Amino acid sequence: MLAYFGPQGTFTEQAARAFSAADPAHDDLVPFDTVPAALAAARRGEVDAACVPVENSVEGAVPATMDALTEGDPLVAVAETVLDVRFSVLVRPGAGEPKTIASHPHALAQVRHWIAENLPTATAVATTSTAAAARAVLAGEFDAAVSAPVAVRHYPLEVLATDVADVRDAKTRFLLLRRPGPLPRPTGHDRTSVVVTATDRIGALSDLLAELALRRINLTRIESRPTKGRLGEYRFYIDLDGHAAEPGVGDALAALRRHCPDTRFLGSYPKAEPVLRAEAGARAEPGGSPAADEFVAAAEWVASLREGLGA
Ligand SMILES: O=C(O)C(=O)Cc1ccccc1
Repeated sequence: MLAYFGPQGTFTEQAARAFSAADPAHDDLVPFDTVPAALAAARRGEVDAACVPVENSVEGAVPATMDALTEGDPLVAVAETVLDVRFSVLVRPGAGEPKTIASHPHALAQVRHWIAENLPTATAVATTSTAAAARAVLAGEFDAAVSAPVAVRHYPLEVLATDVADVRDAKTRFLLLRRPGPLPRPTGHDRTSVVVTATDRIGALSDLLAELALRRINLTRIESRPTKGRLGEYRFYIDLDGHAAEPGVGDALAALRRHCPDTRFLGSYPKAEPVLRAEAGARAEPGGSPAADEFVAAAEWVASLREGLGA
């Protein structure tokens, strides 16, 4: 069973369907009304995994996901998928000009200009998800919903507009998370996610990032969120190229953990996007990502020194 951030008809449901198509073990999809609720079901073991949105190319990180990943028992990502995001505007059949338009904050942020131009008198209202907005329109609470195109299959609403987006080619990345267990096998095109808390001192963050740079590990994303403990104290969410099973990445994770004892591992999993030629080239070049062999050979050399077998 796979939990997803629902209700039925969210973008996250589409992402969950992509995960379940790739792995027949996930054929039973269960909607939860919030990201923390979907993750809590995975933590309790009620479902095998949970699918949640993590970031959007226009609006950035999904704060509910970031917070829910660091609060509570650990969960690790085992897969990611990226969806194109285009919106439909749904209304009750025969309704007049909408005075209120509801959606998930990430959706509203991506159609702000469209609303200003096409429904200038409408007030935007935030709902928990795009599909919750469609439901609320059906219930008469709001006049229009900014929804995923599939929502109209679940809710008997009329399509006022399709393909609505202020920014073309917007994409959202989703993670499939489960309780810690064996890691997915390295594919050579993986991502590792980790959360660290940098202490309040000069160079703290730079020291952490230096551990990656020293090992020629590419940082693909860094986001900060307050720890909620003290003003000025932050958690850093770091995505990097490579898999924890690779010696260089393992070495870097150990170094981060030395700097920051509450480092939380959020998984190593195959990257969704295709390998770009430039990236493939960079990996092969000297100074690109670390050659695993170099790390293994160096570790074996030290092991031989310790045993008095080398110099
Ligand atoms: O509300 C949804 O449908 C979601 O899955 C979250 C979301 C919102 C806006 C863009 C992409 C995902």
